[in-house]
Amino acid sequence: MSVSGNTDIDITGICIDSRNIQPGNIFIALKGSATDGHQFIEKAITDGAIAIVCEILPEIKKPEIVYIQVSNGAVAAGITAHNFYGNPSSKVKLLGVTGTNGKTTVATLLYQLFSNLGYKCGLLSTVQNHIGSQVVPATHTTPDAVQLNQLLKLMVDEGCSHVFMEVSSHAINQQRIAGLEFEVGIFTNISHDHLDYHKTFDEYIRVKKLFFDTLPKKAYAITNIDDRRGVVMVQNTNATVKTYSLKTVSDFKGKILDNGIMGLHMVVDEQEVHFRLIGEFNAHNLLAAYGAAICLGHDKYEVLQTLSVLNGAEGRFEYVISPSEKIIAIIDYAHTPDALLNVLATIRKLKKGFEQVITIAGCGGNRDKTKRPVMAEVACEQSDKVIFTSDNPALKMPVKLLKKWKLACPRPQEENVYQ
Ligand SMILES: CC(=O)N[C@H]1[C@@H](OP(=O)(O)OP(=O)(O)OC[C@H]2O[C@@H](n3ccc(=O)[nH]c3=O)[C@H](O)[C@@H]2O)O[C@H](CO)[C@@H](O)[C@@H]1O[C@H](C)C(=O)N[C@@H](C)C(=O)N[C@H](CCC(=O)O)C(=O)O
Ligand SMILES: Nc1ncnc2c1ncn2[C@@H]1O[C@H](COP(=O)(O)OP(=O)(O)OP(=O)(O)O)[C@@H](O)[C@H]1O
Repeated sequence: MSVSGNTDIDITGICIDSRNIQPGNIFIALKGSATDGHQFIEKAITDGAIAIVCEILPEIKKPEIVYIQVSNGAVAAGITAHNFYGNPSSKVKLLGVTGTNGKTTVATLLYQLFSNLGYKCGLLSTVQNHIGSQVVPATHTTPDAVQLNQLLKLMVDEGCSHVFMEVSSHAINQQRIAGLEFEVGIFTNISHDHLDYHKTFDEYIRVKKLFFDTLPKKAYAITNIDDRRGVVMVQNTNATVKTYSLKTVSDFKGKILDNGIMGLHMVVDEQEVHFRLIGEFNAHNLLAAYGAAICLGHDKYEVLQTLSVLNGAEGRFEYVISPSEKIIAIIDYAHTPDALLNVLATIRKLKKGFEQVITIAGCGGNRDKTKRPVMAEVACEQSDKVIFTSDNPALKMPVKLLKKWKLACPRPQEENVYQ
């Protein structure tokens, strides 16, 4: 690292996007997938940045500006944000959940569990963020390093003792979690997803594993050993490894006795429990949440009793039963072949007495295209009827094409802008 300029200055905030600079900010130039933040250093200074963190120094430096050259801008952003906001992750018990499916469910279960146990908690998830009981909309599964540390500080200020967060593979790769002090890391599972971003499955596994490789010694790494990659995930971690399984000997062992529309009947660590959640994958999610609570020193019976009354996350196997009880609508966020298969296989197992399974499914546009035919195959194999929708096209369609097809512009949204 090299520093030039007068460092005795007051910084008003950290910014990684020149479009949002406020006077007195420090601007961190990040290399991205679409553009390079280094191109916007001049603009950031014009708009009021007084310090610049960058990997490559500009050719002409302004004498009144502090320049900090670093070898990795993304790591610097994480560490700078963590320091600027007073190391908030060290003031709470921070638990991170990673995996292709189940992150939202497990993080939400933990949030509900610890809130019901009487703690003030924070939640960072795809569906929404919670600062105690206050709800803040979520833009990402894992926010960027600055927003993330800002939210963690708000949680600390609000008196939260525990924070549960989803850790996406994008976030690990882009160092959004750099500098955070996790007490527990949980692995749910890994399957075909996000190959538009990671390119190969091996690379996707490597990135997920980095989360566990960087956990500190005093932390716990809790892994699902029913997943083929469950052991590999934690093989290089310094943290204490704990395992959970429905099939084999493990630290947190579960067995399903009955899996019906009214919930799961299980044995968890020799204790029989009825849960409201449905489906084998939720048995794994419940075991993950249970294991984390036990690692944090909580009483087994209290934890199981509390988990047994939880409903889980919004849009994750939520169900509505018609008054005649002849139609059950299940709303589920499954958006990978594996998740869809899990959901439909679960429904088929619960199907007793129902005539047909009708699936309505779609795939978001402008993302991983390779999973679409696989998902279609799964939907057709597992259902009596399938209705495919276009879901969210999420593409930037050229205006001339829009005109040609006489398409109206939908309400512009960040994720769905037709230009
Ligand atoms: C592919 C991806 O993850 N992209 C993220 C990435 O954007 P990027 O690399 O494309 O950035 P870029 O546009 O090239 O710009 C590079 C840098 O220049 C800066 N810039 C850019 C333009 C400008 O005028 N001025 C300026 O300073 C940008 O702020 C950025 O710091 O860095 C941005 C800032 O942190 C993120 O907002 C952005 O998330 C986009 C919006 C996104 O959709 N990400 C998704 C795929 C994502 O992260 N998803 C995961 C969950 C996945 C899942 O499990 O489903 C998530 O954690 O949410
Ligand atoms: N442990 C699991 N194993 C497999 N599938 C699961 C599991 N938990 C949930 N699912 C299925 O995957 C879908 C996504 O679940 P959830 O939102 O909890 O995962 P996620 O990892 O947060 O996904 P995303 O980050 O994309 O939101 C659910 O709707 C459900 O169908």
